[in-house]
Amino acid sequence: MIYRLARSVFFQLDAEKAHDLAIQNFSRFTGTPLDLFYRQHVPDRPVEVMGIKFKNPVGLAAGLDKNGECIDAFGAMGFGFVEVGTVTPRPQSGNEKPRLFRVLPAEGLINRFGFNNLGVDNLVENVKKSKYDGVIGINIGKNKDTPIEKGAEDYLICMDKVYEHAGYIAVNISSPNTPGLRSLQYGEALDDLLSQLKAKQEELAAKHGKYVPLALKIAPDLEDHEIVQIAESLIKNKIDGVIGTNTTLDRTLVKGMPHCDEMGGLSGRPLQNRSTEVIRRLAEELNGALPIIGVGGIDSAISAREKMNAGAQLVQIYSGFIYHGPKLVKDIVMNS
Ligand SMILES: Cc1cc2nc3c(=O)[nH]c(=O)nc-3n(C[C@H](O)[C@H](O)[C@H](O)COP(=O)(O)O)c2cc1C
Repeated sequence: MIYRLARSVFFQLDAEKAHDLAIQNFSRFTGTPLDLFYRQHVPDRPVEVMGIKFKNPVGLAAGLDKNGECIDAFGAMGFGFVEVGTVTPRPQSGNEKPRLFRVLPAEGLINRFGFNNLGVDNLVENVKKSKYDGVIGINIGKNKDTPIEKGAEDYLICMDKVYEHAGYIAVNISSPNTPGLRSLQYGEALDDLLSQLKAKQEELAAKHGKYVPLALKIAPDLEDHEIVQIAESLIKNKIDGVIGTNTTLDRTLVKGMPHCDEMGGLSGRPLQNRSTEVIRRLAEELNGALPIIGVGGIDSAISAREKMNAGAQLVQIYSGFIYHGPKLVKDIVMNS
Protein backbone atom coordinates (compact mmCIF):
# COMPACT_ATOMS: atom_id res chain seq x y z
CA MET A 1 0.00 0.00 0.00
CA ILE A 2 2.71 2.48 1.06
CA TYR A 3 4.80 1.41 -1.91
CA ARG A 4 1.88 1.85 -4.31
CA LEU A 5 1.45 5.42 -3.09
CA ALA A 6 5.17 6.14 -3.30
CA ARG A 7 5.29 4.60 -6.77
CA SER A 8 2.49 6.81 -8.07
CA VAL A 9 4.51 9.86 -6.96
CA PHE A 10 7.87 8.56 -8.24
CA PHE A 11 6.42 7.49 -11.59
CA GLN A 12 5.39 11.12 -12.26
CA LEU A 13 9.10 11.98 -12.32
CA ASP A 14 11.68 11.31 -15.00
CA ALA A 15 12.88 7.73 -14.43
CA GLU A 16 16.48 8.58 -13.50
CA LYS A 17 15.41 11.46 -11.20
CA ALA A 18 13.06 9.05 -9.40
CA HIS A 19 15.91 6.55 -9.07
CA ASP A 20 18.31 9.17 -7.66
CA LEU A 21 15.71 10.46 -5.23
CA ALA A 22 15.00 6.94 -3.97
CA ILE A 23 18.70 6.21 -3.46
CA GLN A 24 19.19 9.52 -1.58
CA ASN A 25 16.25 8.82 0.70
CA PHE A 26 17.25 5.23 1.36
CA SER A 27 20.70 6.31 2.49
CA ARG A 28 19.24 9.17 4.57
CA PHE A 29 16.47 7.14 6.26
CA THR A 30 18.39 3.99 7.16
CA GLY A 31 18.92 3.66 10.89
CA THR A 32 16.28 6.35 11.62
CA PRO A 33 12.60 5.78 12.49
CA LEU A 34 11.77 6.69 8.88
CA ASP A 35 13.13 3.39 7.64
CA LEU A 36 9.82 1.87 8.80
CA PHE A 37 8.58 2.76 5.27
CA TYR A 38 10.58 -0.12 3.86
CA ARG A 39 11.85 -2.19 6.79
CA GLN A 40 10.15 -5.58 6.92
CA HIS A 41 10.65 -8.90 8.65
CA VAL A 42 11.45 -11.65 6.19
CA PRO A 43 11.73 -15.18 7.60
CA ASP A 44 15.06 -16.96 7.22
CA ARG A 45 15.34 -19.50 4.42
CA PRO A 46 19.01 -20.40 4.45
CA VAL A 47 20.79 -21.75 1.39
CA GLU A 48 24.46 -22.47 0.73
CA VAL A 49 25.70 -21.57 -2.73
CA MET A 50 29.30 -21.14 -4.01
CA GLY A 51 30.38 -22.21 -0.51
CA ILE A 52 28.67 -19.15 1.05
CA LYS A 53 25.69 -19.15 3.41
CA PHE A 54 22.80 -16.92 2.29
CA LYS A 55 19.96 -16.21 4.76
CA ASN A 56 17.53 -16.40 1.88
CA PRO A 57 17.88 -16.89 -1.89
CA VAL A 58 16.63 -13.44 -3.01
CA GLY A 59 19.16 -10.80 -3.98
CA LEU A 60 19.22 -7.28 -5.34
CA ALA A 61 20.59 -7.31 -8.90
CA ALA A 62 23.51 -5.11 -9.92
CA GLY A 63 22.99 -1.56 -11.13
CA LEU A 64 20.48 -0.27 -8.60
CA ASP A 65 23.08 0.54 -5.97
CA LYS A 66 26.06 1.15 -8.25
CA ASN A 67 28.18 2.84 -5.57
CA GLY A 68 27.10 0.80 -2.55
CA GLU A 69 25.38 3.79 -0.93
CA CYS A 70 22.30 2.03 0.45
CA ILE A 71 23.37 -1.50 1.30
CA ASP A 72 21.85 -1.30 4.78
CA ALA A 73 18.51 -0.08 3.41
CA PHE A 74 18.28 -3.09 1.09
CA GLY A 75 19.26 -5.26 4.06
CA ALA A 76 16.34 -3.78 6.02
CA MET A 77 14.00 -4.82 3.20
CA GLY A 78 15.01 -8.43 3.77
CA PHE A 79 17.27 -9.15 0.80
CA GLY A 80 19.42 -12.22 1.40
CA PHE A 81 22.19 -10.64 -0.66
CA VAL A 82 22.93 -7.32 -2.30
CA GLU A 83 25.03 -7.01 -5.45
CA VAL A 84 26.56 -3.53 -5.70
CA GLY A 85 28.20 -2.03 -8.81
CA THR A 86 28.98 -2.28 -11.65
CA VAL A 87 32.04 -0.41 -10.56
CA THR A 88 35.04 0.50 -12.71
CA PRO A 89 38.66 1.27 -11.73
CA ARG A 90 38.21 5.01 -12.33
CA PRO A 91 35.04 7.07 -11.81
CA GLN A 92 33.09 7.79 -15.00
CA SER A 93 29.94 9.75 -15.75
CA GLY A 94 28.27 7.32 -18.16
CA ASN A 95 26.21 8.19 -21.21
CA GLU A 96 24.30 11.40 -21.83
CA LYS A 97 20.88 11.82 -20.21
CA PRO A 98 18.11 10.82 -20.67
CA ARG A 99 19.29 7.22 -20.37
CA LEU A 100 16.60 5.40 -18.38
CA PHE A 101 13.05 4.82 -19.68
CA ARG A 102 9.97 3.02 -18.40
CA VAL A 103 8.09 0.74 -20.78
CA LEU A 104 5.00 0.87 -18.60
CA PRO A 105 2.55 -1.47 -20.37
CA ALA A 106 5.12 -4.26 -20.23
CA GLU A 107 6.53 -3.43 -16.78
CA GLY A 108 9.86 -3.05 -18.51
CA LEU A 109 12.80 -0.66 -18.32
CA ILE A 110 15.29 0.37 -20.97
CA ASN A 111 18.61 1.76 -19.77
CA ARG A 112 21.79 2.94 -21.40
CA PHE A 113 23.54 4.24 -18.29
CA GLY A 114 26.97 3.05 -19.41
CA PHE A 115 28.48 2.24 -16.00
CA ASN A 116 28.11 5.68 -14.41
CA ASN A 117 29.85 5.21 -11.07
CA LEU A 118 32.17 6.90 -8.58
CA GLY A 119 34.97 4.38 -8.98
CA VAL A 120 36.10 1.31 -7.11
CA ASP A 121 37.82 3.11 -4.21
CA ASN A 122 34.63 4.96 -3.29
CA LEU A 123 32.62 1.74 -3.45
CA VAL A 124 35.04 -0.08 -1.17
CA GLU A 125 34.74 2.70 1.42
CA ASN A 126 30.93 2.37 1.34
CA VAL A 127 31.07 -1.41 1.66
CA LYS A 128 33.40 -1.05 4.67
CA LYS A 129 30.86 1.27 6.36
CA SER A 130 27.91 -1.08 5.86
CA LYS A 131 26.44 -2.96 8.84
CA TYR A 132 24.49 -5.39 6.65
CA ASP A 133 24.78 -8.98 7.89
CA GLY A 134 23.90 -10.60 4.53
CA VAL A 135 26.16 -11.35 1.58
CA ILE A 136 27.54 -8.43 -0.43
CA GLY A 137 28.40 -9.21 -4.04
CA ILE A 138 30.60 -6.68 -5.81
CA ASN A 139 30.06 -6.41 -9.56
CA ILE A 140 33.08 -5.20 -11.54
CA GLY A 141 33.52 -3.85 -15.07
CA LYS A 142 35.86 -1.90 -17.32
CA ASN A 143 36.10 1.81 -17.98
CA LYS A 144 34.67 2.95 -21.30
CA ASP A 145 37.99 4.49 -22.39
CA THR A 146 40.03 1.36 -21.67
CA PRO A 147 40.54 -0.37 -25.03
CA ILE A 148 38.77 -3.73 -25.13
CA GLU A 149 42.11 -5.55 -25.73
CA LYS A 150 43.19 -4.22 -22.32
CA GLY A 151 39.82 -4.90 -20.68
CA ALA A 152 41.18 -7.73 -18.53
CA GLU A 153 43.50 -5.27 -16.76
CA ASP A 154 40.51 -3.27 -15.47
CA TYR A 155 38.88 -6.40 -14.06
CA LEU A 156 42.14 -7.36 -12.34
CA ILE A 157 42.54 -3.88 -10.83
CA CYS A 158 38.98 -4.04 -9.46
CA MET A 159 39.48 -7.58 -8.17
CA ASP A 160 42.57 -6.51 -6.25
CA LYS A 161 40.68 -3.70 -4.56
CA VAL A 162 37.37 -5.41 -3.77
CA TYR A 163 38.55 -8.93 -2.94
CA GLU A 164 38.92 -8.48 0.82
CA HIS A 165 35.51 -6.82 1.15
CA ALA A 166 33.32 -8.97 -1.09
CA GLY A 167 31.16 -11.99 -0.30
CA TYR A 168 31.52 -12.82 -4.00
CA ILE A 169 32.75 -10.96 -7.07
CA ALA A 170 30.54 -10.68 -10.16
CA VAL A 171 32.32 -10.15 -13.45
CA ASN A 172 30.14 -8.16 -15.82
CA ILE A 173 30.96 -8.77 -19.49
CA SER A 174 27.36 -8.51 -20.62
CA SER A 175 26.23 -4.89 -20.44
CA PRO A 176 25.12 -3.70 -23.88
CA ASN A 177 26.03 -0.10 -22.99
CA THR A 178 29.83 -0.28 -23.03
CA PRO A 179 31.04 -0.62 -26.62
CA GLY A 180 32.72 -3.97 -27.29
CA LEU A 181 32.15 -5.35 -23.79
CA ARG A 182 29.97 -8.26 -24.88
CA SER A 183 32.70 -9.45 -27.25
CA LEU A 184 34.47 -10.79 -24.14
CA GLN A 185 31.78 -13.48 -23.92
CA TYR A 186 33.05 -15.41 -26.91
CA GLY A 187 35.66 -18.05 -27.68
CA GLU A 188 39.29 -17.34 -26.92
CA ALA A 189 38.60 -13.87 -25.51
CA LEU A 190 36.45 -15.44 -22.78
CA ASP A 191 38.90 -18.25 -22.03
CA ASP A 192 41.73 -15.79 -21.81
CA LEU A 193 39.81 -13.47 -19.45
CA LEU A 194 38.59 -16.28 -17.20
CA SER A 195 42.04 -17.84 -16.86
CA GLN A 196 43.51 -14.48 -15.82
CA LEU A 197 40.71 -13.92 -13.30
CA LYS A 198 41.17 -17.41 -11.86
CA ALA A 199 44.91 -16.89 -11.46
CA LYS A 200 44.26 -13.57 -9.71
CA GLN A 201 41.72 -15.23 -7.41
CA GLU A 202 44.28 -17.87 -6.41
CA GLU A 203 46.89 -15.18 -5.71
CA LEU A 204 44.44 -13.09 -3.63
CA ALA A 205 43.11 -16.12 -1.75
CA ALA A 206 46.65 -16.92 -0.61
CA LYS A 207 47.37 -13.29 0.25
CA HIS A 208 44.20 -12.73 2.31
CA GLY A 209 43.66 -16.27 3.61
CA LYS A 210 40.10 -16.12 2.30
CA TYR A 211 38.44 -17.66 -0.76
CA VAL A 212 36.06 -15.25 -2.51
CA PRO A 213 33.98 -16.89 -5.27
CA LEU A 214 33.87 -15.47 -8.80
CA ALA A 215 30.62 -15.38 -10.78
CA LEU A 216 30.38 -14.46 -14.46
CA LYS A 217 27.37 -12.39 -15.58
CA ILE A 218 26.16 -13.16 -19.09
CA ALA A 219 23.74 -11.69 -21.64
CA PRO A 220 20.45 -13.20 -22.80
CA ASP A 221 21.27 -12.48 -26.44
CA LEU A 222 23.32 -15.60 -27.09
CA GLU A 223 22.97 -18.36 -29.68
CA ASP A 224 22.66 -21.88 -28.38
CA HIS A 225 26.24 -22.82 -29.40
CA GLU A 226 27.52 -19.72 -27.59
CA ILE A 227 25.82 -20.81 -24.36
CA VAL A 228 27.46 -24.23 -24.77
CA GLN A 229 30.86 -22.61 -25.28
CA ILE A 230 30.45 -20.34 -22.24
CA ALA A 231 29.48 -23.33 -20.08
CA GLU A 232 32.60 -25.21 -21.23
CA SER A 233 34.82 -22.25 -20.49
CA LEU A 234 33.29 -21.74 -17.02
CA ILE A 235 33.93 -25.38 -16.13
CA LYS A 236 37.42 -25.44 -17.62
CA ASN A 237 38.48 -22.34 -15.70
CA LYS A 238 36.82 -23.45 -12.44
CA ILE A 239 34.65 -20.35 -12.14
CA ASP A 240 32.41 -20.54 -9.06
CA GLY A 241 29.06 -19.33 -10.42
CA VAL A 242 27.23 -17.78 -13.34
CA ILE A 243 24.63 -14.99 -13.29
CA GLY A 244 22.03 -15.16 -16.07
CA THR A 245 21.02 -12.75 -17.39
CA ASN A 246 21.76 -9.12 -18.06
CA THR A 247 19.42 -6.92 -20.16
CA THR A 248 18.43 -7.69 -23.76
CA LEU A 249 18.71 -5.82 -27.05
CA ASP A 250 15.66 -7.67 -28.39
CA ARG A 251 12.51 -5.55 -28.69
CA THR A 252 10.10 -8.12 -30.11
CA LEU A 253 7.83 -8.18 -27.07
CA VAL A 254 7.58 -4.41 -26.64
CA LYS A 255 7.03 -3.34 -30.27
CA GLY A 256 4.82 -0.25 -30.50
CA MET A 257 5.03 0.52 -26.77
CA PRO A 258 6.27 3.85 -25.38
CA HIS A 259 10.09 4.19 -25.52
CA CYS A 260 10.48 0.78 -27.19
CA ASP A 261 12.95 2.19 -29.73
CA GLU A 262 15.29 3.77 -27.20
CA MET A 263 18.79 2.36 -27.41
CA GLY A 264 20.02 0.30 -24.48
CA GLY A 265 19.19 -2.85 -22.58
CA LEU A 266 15.62 -3.94 -21.92
CA SER A 267 14.76 -5.54 -18.58
CA GLY A 268 11.66 -6.55 -16.67
CA ARG A 269 8.77 -8.72 -17.73
CA PRO A 270 9.63 -8.79 -21.46
CA LEU A 271 12.93 -10.46 -20.52
CA GLN A 272 11.40 -13.07 -18.24
CA ASN A 273 11.02 -16.04 -20.60
CA ARG A 274 14.24 -15.48 -22.52
CA SER A 275 16.38 -15.36 -19.39
CA THR A 276 14.67 -18.50 -18.06
CA GLU A 277 15.50 -20.27 -21.34
CA VAL A 278 19.16 -19.25 -21.04
CA ILE A 279 19.22 -20.59 -17.47
CA ARG A 280 17.65 -23.87 -18.60
CA ARG A 281 20.24 -24.34 -21.35
CA LEU A 282 23.08 -23.39 -19.04
CA ALA A 283 21.85 -25.85 -16.41
CA GLU A 284 21.76 -28.64 -19.00
CA GLU A 285 25.32 -27.89 -20.08
CA LEU A 286 26.75 -27.30 -16.62
CA ASN A 287 25.11 -30.37 -15.16
CA GLY A 288 25.66 -29.16 -11.59
CA ALA A 289 29.33 -28.23 -12.08
CA LEU A 290 28.64 -24.72 -10.81
CA PRO A 291 25.57 -22.87 -9.52
CA ILE A 292 23.38 -20.41 -11.43
CA ILE A 293 22.05 -17.12 -10.12
CA GLY A 294 18.84 -16.42 -12.04
CA VAL A 295 17.82 -12.87 -12.96
CA GLY A 296 15.56 -11.36 -15.58
CA GLY A 297 11.95 -10.29 -15.31
CA ILE A 298 11.18 -11.83 -11.95
CA ASP A 299 8.02 -10.08 -10.77
CA SER A 300 6.35 -12.67 -8.51
CA ALA A 301 6.98 -15.79 -6.45
CA ILE A 302 5.83 -17.84 -9.45
CA SER A 303 8.32 -16.29 -11.86
CA ALA A 304 11.07 -16.77 -9.25
CA ARG A 305 10.07 -20.41 -8.94
CA GLU A 306 10.26 -20.77 -12.72
CA LYS A 307 13.88 -19.61 -12.59
CA MET A 308 14.61 -22.09 -9.80
CA ASN A 309 12.87 -24.91 -11.66
CA ALA A 310 14.99 -24.06 -14.70
CA GLY A 311 18.14 -24.52 -12.60
CA ALA A 312 18.82 -21.36 -10.57
CA GLN A 313 19.89 -21.76 -6.93
CA LEU A 314 19.57 -18.05 -6.15
CA VAL A 315 17.54 -15.28 -7.80
CA GLN A 316 17.93 -11.52 -8.15
CA ILE A 317 15.48 -8.73 -8.90
CA TYR A 318 15.78 -5.22 -10.29
CA SER A 319 12.87 -4.13 -12.54
CA GLY A 320 10.32 -6.16 -10.57
CA PHE A 321 11.49 -4.35 -7.46
CA ILE A 322 10.91 -0.97 -9.16
CA TYR A 323 7.38 -1.95 -10.19
CA HIS A 324 6.33 -3.89 -7.07
CA GLY A 325 8.53 -2.65 -4.21
CA PRO A 326 9.98 -4.42 -1.17
CA LYS A 327 6.99 -6.71 -0.68
CA LEU A 328 8.21 -8.68 -3.70
CA VAL A 329 11.27 -9.76 -1.69
CA LYS A 330 9.13 -11.18 1.11
CA ASP A 331 6.67 -12.76 -1.31
CA ILE A 332 9.45 -14.62 -3.15
CA VAL A 333 11.17 -15.76 0.04
CA MET A 334 7.93 -17.07 1.50
CA ASN A 335 6.24 -18.50 -1.57
CA SER A 336 8.74 -19.56 -4.22
C1 LIG B 1 18.67 0.77 -14.81
C2 LIG B 1 19.46 -0.50 -14.81
C3 LIG B 1 20.83 -0.48 -14.59
C4 LIG B 1 21.56 -1.67 -14.60
N1 LIG B 1 22.90 -1.63 -14.34
C5 LIG B 1 23.60 -2.78 -14.28
C6 LIG B 1 24.97 -2.78 -13.95
O1 LIG B 1 25.56 -1.74 -13.67
N2 LIG B 1 25.63 -3.97 -13.93
C7 LIG B 1 25.00 -5.16 -14.20
O2 LIG B 1 25.64 -6.21 -14.15
N3 LIG B 1 23.69 -5.19 -14.50
C8 LIG B 1 22.99 -4.04 -14.55
N4 LIG B 1 21.66 -4.08 -14.84
C9 LIG B 1 21.02 -5.38 -15.16
C10 LIG B 1 20.33 -5.99 -13.95
O3 LIG B 1 21.23 -6.28 -12.93
C11 LIG B 1 19.58 -7.27 -14.37
O4 LIG B 1 20.52 -8.23 -14.81
C12 LIG B 1 18.57 -7.04 -15.47
O5 LIG B 1 17.91 -5.80 -15.32
C13 LIG B 1 17.51 -8.14 -15.52
O6 LIG B 1 16.80 -8.20 -14.31
P1 LIG B 1 15.36 -7.51 -14.11
O7 LIG B 1 14.50 -7.91 -15.27
O8 LIG B 1 14.88 -8.01 -12.77
O9 LIG B 1 15.60 -6.04 -14.10
C14 LIG B 1 20.91 -2.90 -14.85
C15 LIG B 1 19.53 -2.92 -15.07
C16 LIG B 1 18.80 -1.75 -15.05
C17 LIG B 1 17.31 -1.81 -15.30
